Amino acid sequence: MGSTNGYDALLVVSFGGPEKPGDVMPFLENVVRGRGVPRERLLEVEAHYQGFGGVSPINRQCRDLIAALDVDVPVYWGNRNWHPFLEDTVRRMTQDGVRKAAAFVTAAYSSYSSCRQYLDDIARARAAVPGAPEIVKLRHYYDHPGFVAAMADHTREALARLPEGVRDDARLVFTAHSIPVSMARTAGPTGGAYEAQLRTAAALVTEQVDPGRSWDLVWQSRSGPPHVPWLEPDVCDHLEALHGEGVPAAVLVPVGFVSDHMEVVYDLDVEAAATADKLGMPLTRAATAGVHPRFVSMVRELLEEPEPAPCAATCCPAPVRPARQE
Ligand SMILES: CC1=C(CCC(=O)O)c2cc3nc(cc4[nH]c(cc5[nH]c(cc1n2)c(C)c5CCC(=O)O)c(CCC(=O)O)c4C)C(CCC(=O)O)=C3C
Ligand SMILES: [Fe+2]
Repeated sequence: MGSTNGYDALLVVSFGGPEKPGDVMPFLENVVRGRGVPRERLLEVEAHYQGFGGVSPINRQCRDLIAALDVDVPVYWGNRNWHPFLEDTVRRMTQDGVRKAAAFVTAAYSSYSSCRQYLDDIARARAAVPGAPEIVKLRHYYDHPGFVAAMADHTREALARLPEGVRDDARLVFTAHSIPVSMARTAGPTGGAYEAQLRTAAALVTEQVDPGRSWDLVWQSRSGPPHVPWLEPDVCDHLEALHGEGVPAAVLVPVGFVSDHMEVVYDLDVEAAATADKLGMPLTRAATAGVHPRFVSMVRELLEEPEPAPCAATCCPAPVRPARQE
């Protein structure tokens, strides 16, 4: 077995998604177990998945990324919510004699949902498998030049797809998954890291695309019960506001996601596109980082960095969920 920087394997850790109609409800039950997501919201999201034949784009994206990776160690893949489940993968790694793996998580930012929950998933999988390898989560990469270059290229392409007459005044609208305001407050070592990191990434991308161009950061894919505050404004409301201010066009840049997910292909490409259509506002969407060559080479670069310091135990704490039932 080869080795890079003391790692004898790379483990890609992702969210997971359904691959056929019958997978959708069991997948959704895994996602929301004990999390107080209302039934109506779940059925709505189920319809989004079924509208795409019960197939989420996320697994294909993981397979494509893994196929594109150029690393000197064997690559494994395990998910939080659907096959291949992390625990099954950790069992296979153990059988294969892996001693110390680096984990590349397909989420770039700090928050409970995008960082701590993956650390917990890894810890739970290791605890279930006697002799499991050490697993070191690679650092956050939202500001890595590889991620930024990929998003900048894709943003330029999306700008070029706008009609020429509105291109110069088009707004860059960066989007990320909304999270509860309480989760945003406690994200990272001192709080607020999710939003701060997203703003950093958006500024870095804009700097490469067209320094000085106006940009905004807004939110999408709100979940949870209606009385719990989540980050706002929602992308569709924001497009209406921009239109009202006379902004002639916009480019959506899903900087909060590293590949196409249902949130991107439905919430942006269907819902936000319909809003823009209704407004008569030209709108294009930048591709996600996906298998952009600079994003792919970033993974190798992360693997070759000195081993990152682990997150403090107090970083990105689990939300307190009063209505929790398990
Ligand atoms: C920050 C964040 C990311 C980005 C970081 C990362 O990538 O991990 C992310 C990614 C994703 N979220 C996904 C899917 C879902 N998220 C849900 C619900 C929730 N997301 C939350 C946050 C995030 N989610 C939160 C706070 C909830 C409320 C429930 C809870 O507190 O946990 C629900 C329940 C139904 C609903 O939407 O209400 C679904 C189905 C998929 C798969 C998509 C596909 O299949 O292509 C992906 C990649
Ligand atoms: Fe989510």
